[in-house]
Amino acid sequence: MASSTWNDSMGTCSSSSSISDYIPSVNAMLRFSTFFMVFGNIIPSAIREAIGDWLHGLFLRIFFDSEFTFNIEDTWQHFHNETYRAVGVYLPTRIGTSTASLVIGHNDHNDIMAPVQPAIAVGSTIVDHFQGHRFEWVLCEKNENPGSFNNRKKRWYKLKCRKKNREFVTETYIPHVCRAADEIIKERDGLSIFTYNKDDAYWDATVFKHPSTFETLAMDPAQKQEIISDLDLFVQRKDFFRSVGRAWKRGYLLYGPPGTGKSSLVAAIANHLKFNVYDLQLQSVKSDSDLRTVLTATTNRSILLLEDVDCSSRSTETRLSKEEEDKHKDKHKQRDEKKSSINPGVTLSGLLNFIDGLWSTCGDERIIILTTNHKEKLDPALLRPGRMDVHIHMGYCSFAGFLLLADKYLGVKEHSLFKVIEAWMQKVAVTPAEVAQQLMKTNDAQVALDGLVEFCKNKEKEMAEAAAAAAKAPVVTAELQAEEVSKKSEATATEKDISSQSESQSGDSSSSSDDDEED
Ligand SMILES: Nc1ncnc2c1ncn2[C@@H]1O[C@H](COP(=O)(O)OP(=O)(O)OP(=O)(O)O)[C@@H](O)[C@H]1O
Repeated sequence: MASSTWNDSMGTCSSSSSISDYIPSVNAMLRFSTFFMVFGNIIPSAIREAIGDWLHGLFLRIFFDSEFTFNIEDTWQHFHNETYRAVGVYLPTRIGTSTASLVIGHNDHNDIMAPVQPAIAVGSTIVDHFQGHRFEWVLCEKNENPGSFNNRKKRWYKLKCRKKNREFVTETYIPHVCRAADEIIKERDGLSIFTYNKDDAYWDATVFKHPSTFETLAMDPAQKQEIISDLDLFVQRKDFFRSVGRAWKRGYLLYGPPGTGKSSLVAAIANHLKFNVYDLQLQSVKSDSDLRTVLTATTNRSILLLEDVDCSSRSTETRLSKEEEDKHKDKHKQRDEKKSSINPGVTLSGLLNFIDGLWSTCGDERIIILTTNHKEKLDPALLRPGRMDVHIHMGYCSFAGFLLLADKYLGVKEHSLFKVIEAWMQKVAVTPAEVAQQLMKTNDAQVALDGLVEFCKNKEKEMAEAAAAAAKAPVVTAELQAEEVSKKSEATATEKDISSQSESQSGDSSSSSDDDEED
């Protein structure tokens, strides 16, 4: 006797049934197959395919215990699962008649009319045929800790195949899925910028469409060319990095006053290399171990950007005043141990360990960029050779920079006021952002350039007033003098720590774009 019970009209049943139990169903199937063969030619192919899939599943369920299920979860050993990501990229290209629902949308915040993209809906089935085999995928979801505060939803793809195809899946089909996903990602013309969402512990992506390129960037032409060559060399040297046993990564430190184009340079680098950008606010990371998880979840061919690193560093605060030193007395031990805090949760050593340790061993073609307005406030540990390979100083606007901006903003290559402006550029410190702001006020070149001259005059006045105010500085008390002396001795100790700033990609010592420090 059969111990199974029929559950529904599809004929699903528990496994311990004898074949005689299914004879009526088999007869029905044969009758249906005959009907199918006779009317096959007049049934649209989409319906035929759907019926074929259904019959195939039914047949397997009835006669063989032959199904095998692979689960591809969104995390793998506490990190984001790259196979899961590959499946998510690949499957939307395999949507067929067996798929009953789809998710669509886009995250191009610059263009509401951008074409929608398909994604897999939770619970919907996608059937893929590859080299004569049939694979059935379903995206599943469940609450990891129902009822708790942290109710992160766990997702995974369920892949069903014939049991005998298990090896084929791991050795041929999944590599095919990953290869196809890789191709799709490379061919996508758009870049993404990711920001870390600490509530969901996930990188949120949005379309990256920053107009800044090396052509629009006002900076010293030689310095610009040096950076472009460095980047181009970096991406070509996969084999070189492997042969010398170094991680295929490059670190850049951009420093200079606000408005000199540090963020614009990051965008220009991303556009030049076609690398995605991971923009990390260190404040949003809770601890060193969190930092490791967050950073290892970034993908290859990407830029990790940490902006204004000096503002995140508590070691900066501790140098500010004696009072603040006292306030942080209890943290001295930590400082001595080179654990100066980047934020309440992340320590400097946590960041450095990642840059030198884990960072070196995970991922390929990675660029890490730190930006700061105050290089002198950075912990010397961040500046040591081998940490940031290239230090790039972003300075005030040069006349060459102005010429580029005038051309881009006003379309003028020559003008009677250029000589006057050249003189002003040498006299006053104006940032490219300030020049750009003046030039974009109007389309009329004469009015815009007049405005810039006026701006420079005012700036000179401001500078003179500031100098006069500084000259009237209050009398320095003995206490303040002592504090100044102690600060200076600390600064001297710091300078000793900084030897050569740059390191060529070959490992030889060579000059970087560094070191005419002014800010
Ligand atoms: N070197 C430059 N070339 C062209 N445009 C520039 C340059 N520097 C600044 N700008 C203009 O000024 C704006 C602000 O510059 P940006 O944000 O890149 O400066 P920043 O150095 O990163 O400033 P902050 O330190 O305040 O973040 C840019 O959007 C751009 O329009």
